[in-house]
Amino acid sequence: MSVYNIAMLQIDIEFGKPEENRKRVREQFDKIGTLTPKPNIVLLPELWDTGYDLTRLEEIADREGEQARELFRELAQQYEVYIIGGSIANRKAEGTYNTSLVFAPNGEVVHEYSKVHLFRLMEEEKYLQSGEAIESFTLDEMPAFLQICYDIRFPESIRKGALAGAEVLFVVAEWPNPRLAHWRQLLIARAIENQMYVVACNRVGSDPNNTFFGHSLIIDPWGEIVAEGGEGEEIVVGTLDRTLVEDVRRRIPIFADRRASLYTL
Ligand SMILES: O=C(O)CCC(=O)C(=O)O
Repeated sequence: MSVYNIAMLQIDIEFGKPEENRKRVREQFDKIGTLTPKPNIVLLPELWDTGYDLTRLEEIADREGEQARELFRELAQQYEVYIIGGSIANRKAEGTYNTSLVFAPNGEVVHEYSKVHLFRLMEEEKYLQSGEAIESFTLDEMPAFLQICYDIRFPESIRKGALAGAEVLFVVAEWPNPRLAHWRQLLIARAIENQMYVVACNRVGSDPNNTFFGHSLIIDPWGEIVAEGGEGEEIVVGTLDRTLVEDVRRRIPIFADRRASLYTL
């Protein structure tokens, strides 16, 4: 398949109320069922189950992600979509991870990634364990890569995905004010420098410490904006066409022209 229809759930999140947030996600999927064209891929934002209620994680985090696994297994099958399941507070014996799970339409998990760069401005390093691996994956037949929020400030990480052949970077985020310019410019740069689609879902609303501006984005491999959300709750939709990745990589062959031996750190 070369063309994929994407829908991003740019939602608000109830602070520290996973049950309510799961209910909200179910309601949003009712709307997914009414969209034309029918989406192939649905994205959610970062920590959509607990928000940044990090001091209560022992009480509210999802043990081994079981609740999220059950919810997305069912929704992926019901709506026959791939789900990039934002990220959840994933409680394990050694601590809690900020983990993203990707589901195929048959309900199986095809990728799992725990955020490796913990964001000090939101005290993640005090309450979360960092992941230790960054791998690319295949969605349907499309080579893909996934990062969580702060990760997009580390171009080396995303280059690893591009060198493994990724044609799309999925980003799930709770990126707050006042750094809208950073969000947009970093995402556009990642798309241009890696000649890949960037599909990035951010939340809206506020929590006790931050306000969030939405502006979920689909950016093509030439750096053009395909779709951009506003600052309120909405489903942001757009199309990804893999043939454009091939075209752009042929027009400016940066992967052939790289001189990695001169600057690989
Ligand atoms: O890097 C930033 O400015 C925002 C990062 C962030 O909010 C996060 O990683 O949760």
